[in-house]
Amino acid sequence: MSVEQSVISAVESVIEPVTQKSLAQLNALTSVSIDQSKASVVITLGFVGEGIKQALSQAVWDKVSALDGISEIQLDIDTVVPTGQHVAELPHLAEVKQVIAVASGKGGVGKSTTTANLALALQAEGAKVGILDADIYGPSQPQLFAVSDTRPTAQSNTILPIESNGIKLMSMGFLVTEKTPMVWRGPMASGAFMQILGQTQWGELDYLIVDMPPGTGDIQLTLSQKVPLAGAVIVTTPQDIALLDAKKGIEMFTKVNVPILGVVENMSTHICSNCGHEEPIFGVGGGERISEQYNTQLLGSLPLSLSIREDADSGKSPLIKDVDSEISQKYRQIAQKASAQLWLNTLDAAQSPVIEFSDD
Ligand SMILES: Nc1ncnc2c1ncn2[C@@H]1O[C@H](COP(=O)(O)OP(=O)(O)OP(=O)(O)O)[C@@H](O)[C@H]1O
Repeated sequence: MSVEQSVISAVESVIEPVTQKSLAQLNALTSVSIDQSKASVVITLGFVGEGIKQALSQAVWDKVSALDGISEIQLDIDTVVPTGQHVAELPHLAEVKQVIAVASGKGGVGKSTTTANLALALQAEGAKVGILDADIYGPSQPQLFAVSDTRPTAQSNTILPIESNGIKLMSMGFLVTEKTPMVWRGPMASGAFMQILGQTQWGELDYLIVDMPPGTGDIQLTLSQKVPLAGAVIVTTPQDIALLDAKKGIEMFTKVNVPILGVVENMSTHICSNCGHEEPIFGVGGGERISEQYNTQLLGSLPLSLSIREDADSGKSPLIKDVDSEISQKYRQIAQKASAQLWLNTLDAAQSPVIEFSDD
């Protein structure tokens, strides 16, 4: 075997830490070249994983440096988020690569807080991100990003999203004021939503996250059919009643062929701010159980934490304060897993056999 071939098989045998698949399975090795005893290697990942690059580099280094004839390695790890399918009638989404829904069957489980923190976590992992707040019953993204008093500007026939902490933001909340909330009827709500989605100049984004209205009624079904969703993240709390509604959410997306990227279990345990005692007041293992039942994954669990609530209320996500804090790391792992799942889905789709029927 030539030195080049042995470097290729060493690199391809490395296991990528988020997907737990080899670089060969992920088809992630882009190039290898050898100049005397120096190997130059380029790996291309299809998800944002700034936080795992060091571990991946180390794993490549461990394998390649063990080979005879190699004393130096130049390693580049690139990210190219694959582009999902889009509907042609939405030209302003042309530069948006993936649209992800964040949904919950039940209200009040922390879907909007998770959306905001997931967006900021994807950004911390290296992505360009936007949020479309479609929660007609209680649009809370303006508050979560402390831009409630701001209004987006119109430019010819389009709307420029508000930008806060690097995230492009549009919300149904910008159409109403706190003093004059609007009571949306189904068709009116989905009409206004499609107008916002279609007329906002999103520009280049890796991920556009849609904060869906809670529930699984007609409005939610219409939105999940009309938006070119690449996948959905389901947020739930661990108690039975919320899990029951989360299942309805999973089933709704499955019905309209939107893949579930995974489940986020929010408020999974309570940590006492005084003594640090941890207690699973809403039960144990609920998120894990429905993930198994529906053949998806638990993306992560967040504790019921005073700081998450206070940060949400004051428009300062933990990821705005410190991208490396313990809570931020939990959201970043969720972001890595969800974006990696989108990549795996794209790889699977590319590898599926195409069955052609001939006329004769
Ligand atoms: N992990 C958590 N720990 C403590 N408080 C939380 C946590 N997640 C969310 N909250 C708080 O719970 C409340 C509801 O959260 P949020 O608005 O995100 O829920 P939601 O599911 O989007 O609600 P809605 O159904 O109204 O859209 C907020 O006050 C938020 O700050």
